[in-house]
Amino acid sequence: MFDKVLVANRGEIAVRVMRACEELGVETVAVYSEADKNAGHVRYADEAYNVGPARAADSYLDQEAIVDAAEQAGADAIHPGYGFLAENADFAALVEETEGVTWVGPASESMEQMGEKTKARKVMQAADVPIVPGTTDPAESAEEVKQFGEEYGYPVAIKAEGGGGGRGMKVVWDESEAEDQFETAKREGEAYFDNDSVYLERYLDHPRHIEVQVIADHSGNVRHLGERDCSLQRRHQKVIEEGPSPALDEEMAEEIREAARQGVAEADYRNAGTVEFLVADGEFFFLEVNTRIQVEHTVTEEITGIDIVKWQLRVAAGEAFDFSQDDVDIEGHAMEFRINAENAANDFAPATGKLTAYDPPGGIGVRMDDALRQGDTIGGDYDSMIAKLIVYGSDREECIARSKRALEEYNIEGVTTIVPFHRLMLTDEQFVAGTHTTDYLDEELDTSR
Ligand SMILES: Nc1ncc2cc(-c3cccc4ccccc34)c(N3CC[C@@H](N)C3)nc2n1
Ligand SMILES: [Ca+2]
Repeated sequence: MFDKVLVANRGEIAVRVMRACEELGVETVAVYSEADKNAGHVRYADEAYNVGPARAADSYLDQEAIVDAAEQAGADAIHPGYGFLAENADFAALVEETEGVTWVGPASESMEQMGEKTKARKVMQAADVPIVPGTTDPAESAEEVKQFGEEYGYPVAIKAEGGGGGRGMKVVWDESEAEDQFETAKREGEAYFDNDSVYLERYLDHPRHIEVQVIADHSGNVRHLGERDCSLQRRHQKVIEEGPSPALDEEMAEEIREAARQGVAEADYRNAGTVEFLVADGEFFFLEVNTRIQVEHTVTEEITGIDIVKWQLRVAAGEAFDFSQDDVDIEGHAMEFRINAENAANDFAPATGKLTAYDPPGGIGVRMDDALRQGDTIGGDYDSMIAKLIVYGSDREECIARSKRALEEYNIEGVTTIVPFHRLMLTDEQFVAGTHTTDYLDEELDTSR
């Protein structure tokens, strides 16, 4: 096991990783920007290094500054968290090439491979994992889009090879839109992802978004840790995640979990990852692989009792799993509420302020992942998510009741958050029934649509 780990992140995920380190007897190093010099993750760490000014590009994204801090501190590993450099294959390669510092994540080649969506689709196809019907090579012309539309029918999704998350997708509703949308998709691909390559997929209407947590050690053992349902999204931003999925019966859940495990085994993948699927009309289709720990990994930890971050560290240090796939038990139900400093009444506009009161909930089945205390200032330099409330219940009904109680107890003053929105969601008929799809919130909220 490592002696000292540098966490190249901030906020709740930095504290989350440091907690895993503490439990493993590993010393922790924080990096911080000027704006974060009094931040919670700096307070928590054994030592801290300033890596630059507030702007993320000059601090948390400054690869050399972070590696320098690791070398100054004598850290023998770097954990990237999520966001920032977590899926940057170049940074992973820089750390791999840095003597004496281990990258806590997949090999940079795997990150490269899964970052190119058509390569990821080819790997999954080779493992007999159903992929969204479409091409596994780039489309070269609008003519191809039209032929695809003829063969598969409309709507057609044109996707950026380097895209993913909420970005890089154009929908062609009929042939007349093919030319414009193809040109736009290529132009935006070049602009946003420095890669103008695009591929085609049949656009699935009103899908659910279900993802499977996987982790692989360096001895070829691959485990799935069950699925998470992330269908409640707003403009491609997840709002509430849960597990297991209320939309899958036991049989389909087993199938999708096994498919993810097979796909990752085929890819010679190591460390933690998430295999994303779309589910529509009783079928599931591979979408993409995320080569990082995700915000919502906590849901899986609560229903399996497995500390995923600790296993990331153990795997990176060369340890093999001490549990089999059969040892992975999924018990009960968990939900994660993203606590964003946003004003839901004002189109979720980001909010800033000083926490004049901060009283998080507690009690049985309630987990708070944050790096906050009363008196902290919430600025606008970074992502609006300031905390995560994760609730566990013996079933989905108890989880919802307990979530209502926890959200009632949660008192935050001095900055506007979406806690009131979460309280409302727990009384929403579709959400409570678990029948919502990924379009639900956008259709509900953007009545202008
Ligand atoms: N062929 C096909 N059909 C329907 C799709 C619908 C979406 C989608 C669209 C809007 C919100 C979403 C939320 C979660 C998951 C997917 C979506 C989608 N996404 C959104 C971003 C990226 N992760 C892929 N791809 C799709 N692909
Ligand atoms: Ca190295």
